[in-house]
Amino acid sequence: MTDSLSLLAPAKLNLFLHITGRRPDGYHNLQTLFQILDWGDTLTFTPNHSGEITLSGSTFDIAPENNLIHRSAALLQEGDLGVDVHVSKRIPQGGGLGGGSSNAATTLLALNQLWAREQSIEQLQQLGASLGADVPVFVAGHTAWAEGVGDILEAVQLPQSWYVVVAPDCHVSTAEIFSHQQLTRDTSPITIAAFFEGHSRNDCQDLVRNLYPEVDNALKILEKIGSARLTGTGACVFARFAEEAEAREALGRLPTGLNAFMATGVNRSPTFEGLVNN
Ligand SMILES: C[C@@](CO)(OP(=O)(O)O)[C@H](O)COP(=O)(O)OP(=O)(O)OC[C@H]1O[C@@H](n2ccc(N)nc2=O)[C@H](O)[C@@H]1O
Ligand SMILES: Nc1ncnc2c1ncn2[C@@H]1O[C@H](COP(=O)(O)OP(=O)(O)O)[C@@H](O)[C@H]1O
Repeated sequence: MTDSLSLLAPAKLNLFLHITGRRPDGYHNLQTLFQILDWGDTLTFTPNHSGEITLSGSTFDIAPENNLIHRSAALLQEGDLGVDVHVSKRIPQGGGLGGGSSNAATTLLALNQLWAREQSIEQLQQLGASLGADVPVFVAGHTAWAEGVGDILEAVQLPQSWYVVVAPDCHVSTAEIFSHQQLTRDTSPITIAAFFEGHSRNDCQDLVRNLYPEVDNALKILEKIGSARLTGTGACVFARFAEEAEAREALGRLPTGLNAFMATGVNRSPTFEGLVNN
């Protein structure tokens, strides 16, 4: 049991985000379209029989036991199964790109294989949902339309797209935005067809840009080169392009010093390219 497995834990964008209501437990009902990207963190898993879960590489300042990689590994662990996970981070933290959730999902998928735990995708989604609202979509591994609290998923095929993403130098707390008095919480549900006709927005965007000048600034810069929008509760903002060359040219026109990157939208998560039963 010494072979290592390296997997890409991709980022996602919320192409739109409508908040359609608030549930009695305080969580919000949403409609969103999760676009998975061919860009993200790389996690390398080396299993062992020490019974220990260790993390190395870029782990931010998160205490190991709070790291979602550690927490998801612990959910699958039994007996003397152990693993060292090496983390190579690219996804900014608290950026609305789902980095933590994607790391958790990739860990569940990797260890299910390496530790021969034989859990179904549905079982892994259930385990993952206890760690974060966006874990199930990364476990399913499809670009998806989501409803409920983001747990009712329907795979969607999107036309090939390229995205320019700007990461402002700030973290937005999802809990802060969802508990804010000024958040729009009563958007009427739309159909998938209405989204494709252009009837969508991000209900958090006005509030987040008011609270975080860095986000407002990033949106203003990106609005000059395309149709700019916030992903999730932020802080990252993105613009979509139908041609790779257009996106590349737009990226090149951004002011220097801005933390920005370009990524391809994919219908299937790149994590699965490295798994046996994909
Ligand atoms: C809204 C999204 C869209 O992708 O925002 P981002 O976090 O990606 O920006 C996500 O579903 C977020 O997922 P995640 O960041 O995992 O949220 P969680 O840790 O489960 O929840 C953080 C807090 O946000 C609030 N919350 C979250 C999801 C939801 N549907 N309703 C809520 O009210 C709750 O107060 C919760 O305590
Ligand atoms: N392996 C991890 N990678 C990124 N964030 C993590 C990880 N483990 C725990 N977290 C925590 O998860 C939270 C959400 O991070 P992330 O998923 O990147 O942002 P968002 O929810 O905005 O998309 C952060 O507060 C971060 O501290």
